[in-house]
Amino acid sequence: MALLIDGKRISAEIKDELKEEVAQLKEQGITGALAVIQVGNDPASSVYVRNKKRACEYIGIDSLSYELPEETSQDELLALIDKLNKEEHVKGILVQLPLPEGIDEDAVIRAISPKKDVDGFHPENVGALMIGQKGYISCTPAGIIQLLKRSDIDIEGKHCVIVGRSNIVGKPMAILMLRENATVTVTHSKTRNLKEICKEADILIVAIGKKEFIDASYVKDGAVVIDVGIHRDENNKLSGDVKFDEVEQLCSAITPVPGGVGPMTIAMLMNNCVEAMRHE
Ligand SMILES: Nc1nc2c(c(=O)[nH]1)N[C@@H](CN(C=O)c1ccc(C(=O)N[C@@H](CCC(=O)O)C(=O)O)cc1)CN2
Repeated sequence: MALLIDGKRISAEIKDELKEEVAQLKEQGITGALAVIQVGNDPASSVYVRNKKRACEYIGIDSLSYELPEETSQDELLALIDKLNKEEHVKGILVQLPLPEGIDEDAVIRAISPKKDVDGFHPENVGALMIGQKGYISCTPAGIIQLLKRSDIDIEGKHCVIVGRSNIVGKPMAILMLRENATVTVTHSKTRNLKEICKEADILIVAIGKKEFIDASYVKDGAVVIDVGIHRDENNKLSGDVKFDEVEQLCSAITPVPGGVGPMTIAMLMNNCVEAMRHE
């Protein structure tokens, strides 16, 4: 039987640790707020934003919510970010992605002060990660490292194959796995012999954005499989990029969807917010 890597439990454990730390910081007079900006009303984004605000409340960080209409201009959004960059009590700023068409995501990310970029998307933080310096790390890949470590899964010396090369998951994931001394292969939609490469993975991390794309024929016996995908069907049922029922039969450990990687994204966001408070 494959080990079910329980992201819900591990994220709750991390949030409990952070709650204690926030209480200690408060005793030293250190407080802070996370500013959460959503433009438009994409239903999935609204769920994630609500969960981020709930997590702030749980661990004891203030949250400031900015729900802007779909037709908000890039200049208006940049002006709000500029204002929040200057507000002392605001320790973290995040703009929920994706943004409506017509707003340049890169320009928005660059406008957030790197010191308040708790998503870890700013080029300064991405660059720091590349060269092993301090900075905020993108929450989903950081969460996957925690899932592996807290499930006692060894990374060092393992062949890790990552399917997907996004700036938010695939690329930072590769750097983090290298940092843990894995041997890393990054694959993508144009990779030849994808199946053969995936079959060589000791740890297979799938973030390709295609519903149930990875079936048992892509997975080596005993591999660890991490599914980053989230797809919602017409009945609101969630599934991932991996055919869970097939793959769990032959792998040694697997993340479910829901309840695997997703909750870790929010736990690691909270971790970055607490780090921002510590840097007072
Ligand atoms: N500014 C950001 N935008 C986006 C990020 C991000 O890290 N920062 N990542 C994703 C969405 N995301 C966080 O914002 C996110 C995705 C999924 C989950 C999660 O808990 N999923 C649950 C299912 C929840 C549901 O849909 O009912 C699970 O997998 O169990 C949290 C956060 C893109 N945008």
